[in-house]
Formats: sequence, structure tokens, C-alpha cells
Amino acid sequence: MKHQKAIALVAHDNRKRDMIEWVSWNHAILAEHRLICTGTTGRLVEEALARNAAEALGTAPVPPIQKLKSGPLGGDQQLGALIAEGKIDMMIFLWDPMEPQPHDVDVKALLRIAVLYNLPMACTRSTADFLISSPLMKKAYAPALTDYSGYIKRKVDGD
Ligand SMILES: O=C(CO)COP(=O)(O)O
Repeated sequence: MKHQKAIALVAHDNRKRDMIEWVSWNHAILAEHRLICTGTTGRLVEEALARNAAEALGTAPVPPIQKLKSGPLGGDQQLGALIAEGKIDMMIFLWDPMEPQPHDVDVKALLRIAVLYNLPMACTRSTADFLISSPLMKKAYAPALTDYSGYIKRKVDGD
């Protein structure tokens, strides 16, 4: 991943306030990167950053924001596919530990694929603070990937 990072932002409904506060607080740093969000999170993030930018009289630019579908409508899966394609550099995913989601399987799949690809990922605001303030944010960085070639070449019934 290069200096400018593709940062995925996702928050469940009970965590959206946290996400909005976090992006507002980190507006200046986020402005140096690209944001990819699930639908509703993206709309709220965009509105919050636009509000901030207006208050700062245009001195804080709003970073480019790509909005995927809403999470339960396929957005989590779209994001998972982008991770598998190597198009996401890090993810802040504030998921709700107190309420089951209609798309629990998609949430689990997104978390799994992020771990599979050794993606820098924060699921709490405090970890997000550590990630965003890491010196690695300003550098190129290549997460070590597990070699799955043995798995890909394995013999299966029918080979
Ligand atoms: O459901 C989500 C993540 O699992 C988030 O989706 P929204 O950002 O569209 O609310």
C-alpha cells in the first residue's frame, strides 16, 4: 500500500455516532487518503466532513468518498470483494456488540476476509486512534501475506 491509503469505514447503526465523531476529529488526516464506505455510513461521513469543511471555510478538504451499497443490502460483501482484490488498505469497522444484525453472516464474512488478508483493522474507537496515529500511515507498507499456494494446489476428490 502506498502513502495515500484506501480506508474502509463501516459502522452499525448504534456505532454511527462514534464513527461520525471519529471522522470529524481526524478530518485533516483522512483528507490525505481515500474513503470507501458502506452506504449509510458513507452518507453520514460525507455529511459530517462537508459540515466540518464549511465551518473551516474550505480549509479542510473533503477526501474522495466511494459509497457502496448499504451493509445489509450487499455493501459488506462488496467491501469483502474489494479486500480480496487488494483494493483496500485498512478498515475501521465499528460493529455492534449488543444487537444481532439481519446480515450477521455478511458481517462475519467481512471480518474473516479482512483477517485472511492481514488487513490493518480496527473494531473499536481506541484501536482506530492507534491506527490513524501510526507512523506507518505516512509510509508505504505491505502486510505480510500467508502463502496459500499449498492449499490452492491441494489434491481433492475428483482430481
Ligand atoms: O451494516 C453495516 C455493516 O455490517 C453498515 O451498513 P450501512 O453503513 O449501510 O449502515
